[in-house]
Amino acid sequence: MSAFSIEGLVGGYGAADHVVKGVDLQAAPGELVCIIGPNGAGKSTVLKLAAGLLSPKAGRVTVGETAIANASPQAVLAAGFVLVPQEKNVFGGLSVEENLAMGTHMRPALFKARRDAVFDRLPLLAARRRQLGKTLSGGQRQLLAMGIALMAEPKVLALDEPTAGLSPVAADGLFATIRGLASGDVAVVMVEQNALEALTIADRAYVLVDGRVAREGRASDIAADDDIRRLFLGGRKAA
Ligand SMILES: Nc1ncnc2c1ncn2[C@@H]1O[C@H](COP(=O)(O)OP(=O)(O)OP(=O)(O)O)[C@@H](O)[C@H]1O
Repeated sequence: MSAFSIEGLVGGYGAADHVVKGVDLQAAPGELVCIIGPNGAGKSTVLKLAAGLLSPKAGRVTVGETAIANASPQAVLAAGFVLVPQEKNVFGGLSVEENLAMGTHMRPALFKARRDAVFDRLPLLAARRRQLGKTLSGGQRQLLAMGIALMAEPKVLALDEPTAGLSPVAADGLFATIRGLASGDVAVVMVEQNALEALTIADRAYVLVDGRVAREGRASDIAADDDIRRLFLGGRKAA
């Protein structure tokens, strides 16, 4: 059974309420799925609709057996879905450790054990535990944002353009970490602008064009497809 499933998702913003025009997507436990496509295709909007930040006009979003579309933020979290937004995803005036505490602020008794588990997975955060969020580099900040999300022990971790604004070296490091997060019963669904790089670490990919899935399949197959590279990815060869 899929950890995460989107069926017939339609929605958008106010008057522009059909940005996403009927999207189906699945992610199995342990799978890393990426959503790529041209600017403005609706990739980030899919994640916002799934997370309940926007109300879908139609469709079903489930984590395991639990439907989350239009659910409250608490219900989405309880179902095991956490979205790491592209921006404003850490508290600059708080230390790394205090930021992680925000991930369990509803259940503070869980803090220490979960913090230690996050430090095991993301050791850089342990080394910088007392450093303020605003003094971290872009890549370190993204790691912290993922750490906050992991404090909730999600079954589905959704990442909205995690490498945006990072240097190629920092992006490569972050991609390697993200690859490691998709394991066991945790699925990762990642929207990425760095499409070719994302395809090298993802298991499967969805190519979104104008609010619809134009292509889906194994990431390696999509990376090797000349039409996909020419049409959406600028014709560059995958690394
Ligand atoms: N807050 C908003 N209000 C109204 N329209 C919006 C809003 N945010 C995005 N849109 C529109 O929705 C469409 C899809 O945007 P979205 O951010 O989902 O695309 P994307 O595929 O993630 O693009 P990019 O790769 O450029 O980030 C675009 O036409 C965009 O202008």
